[in-house]
Amino acid sequence: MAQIKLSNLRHSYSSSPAGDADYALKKIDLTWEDGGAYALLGPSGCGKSTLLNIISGLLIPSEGKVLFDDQDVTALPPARRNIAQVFQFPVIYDTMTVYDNLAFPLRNRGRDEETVKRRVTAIAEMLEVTTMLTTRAANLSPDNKQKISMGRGLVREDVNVVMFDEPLTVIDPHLKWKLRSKLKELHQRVKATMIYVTHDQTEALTFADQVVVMQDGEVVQIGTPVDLFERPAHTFVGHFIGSPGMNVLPCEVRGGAAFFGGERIALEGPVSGAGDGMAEIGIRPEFVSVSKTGEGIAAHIRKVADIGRHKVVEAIAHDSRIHAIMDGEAPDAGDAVTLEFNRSQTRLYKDGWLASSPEGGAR
Ligand SMILES: Nc1ncnc2c1ncn2[C@@H]1O[C@H](COP(=O)(O)OP(=O)(O)OP(=O)(O)O)[C@@H](O)[C@H]1O
Repeated sequence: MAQIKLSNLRHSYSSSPAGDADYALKKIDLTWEDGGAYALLGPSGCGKSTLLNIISGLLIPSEGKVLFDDQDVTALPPARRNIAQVFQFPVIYDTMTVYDNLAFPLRNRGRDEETVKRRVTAIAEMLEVTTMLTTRAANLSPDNKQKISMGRGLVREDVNVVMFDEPLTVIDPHLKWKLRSKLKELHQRVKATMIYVTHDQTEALTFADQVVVMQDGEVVQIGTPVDLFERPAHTFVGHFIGSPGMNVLPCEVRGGAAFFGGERIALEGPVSGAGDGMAEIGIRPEFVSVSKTGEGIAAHIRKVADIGRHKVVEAIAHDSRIHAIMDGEAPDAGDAVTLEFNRSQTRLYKDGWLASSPEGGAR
């Protein structure tokens, strides 16, 4: 396994890029530590596949370098990078048994049959497919086929990185959670550097210790699932992660204080990155309290959705929509209410970027 470093990377599919808009990857500096479980998360078109193809060697970046353990591999073809990839659709040989499918990447590299047996047995046990080893792959269900495909990616001990590209796309929704948690468990046992590419926040947050969030060819935040939830560095991350995402409300900053519809809103701490002028307040629905009698911002309820464990309330205040998540009894549509924001979770954003610090010290 290896540390993978992307240094000053840019990529344009155009032969004569004029400006930033012509770059699928704008400027990426990123280190994937040896043995880490990473997710690369972002909406369609943000550049995830481009980045993956640069790591695997299918694409040579327009600018910058790819380093595996400090060795420059930017110009090396895929076959010389020693990478395992698991794709959206299972890549297995239908006519072979499960055992032979799992053995294939090892035999292909001339491993002796004793090693093949040891690795195949271990991986089959981890994936809970031992009873299927003599079954022909053609007879497997789609999720078992994808499991074997994953096993083929994990069976070699000498790869630099295992990359998963939306591996659960073809899996039935009710089986997805099983494979998701299986993958996490596999990482803990195999300890390989793994990069999991997805546009699905649940998959990313379940699998990864560190999530790299991309938007429009740039990395907007790298952090643990908790970091991304608690302290989004950009309003995009706040929106993209969470259900519903973070509320982003227009505000005016005057003398270090934030005003929403003319009302002063207490922020987590000092404003660190914005002068006077228009900015945005970010507050997650989990930290908005709704009350019929309390203090706070006057609002009215537009909708209440019961989503099982809790209710999602949609309120309108100063012409802005604000979501709140509530347990227990919720008001009804049309009710007049007041909203309070948990101060320590109320952040300021300027031009999309976090511009407030917690009380008692910047983070
Ligand atoms: N071969 C190509 N030629 C020209 N432009 C491309 C090519 N491949 C991708 N792009 C463009 O580069 C940008 C990034 O695309 P990319 O496929 O890397 O995003 P993605 O995040 O992987 O999206 P998806 O999840 O839909 O695969 C997009 O604007 C896309 O249109």
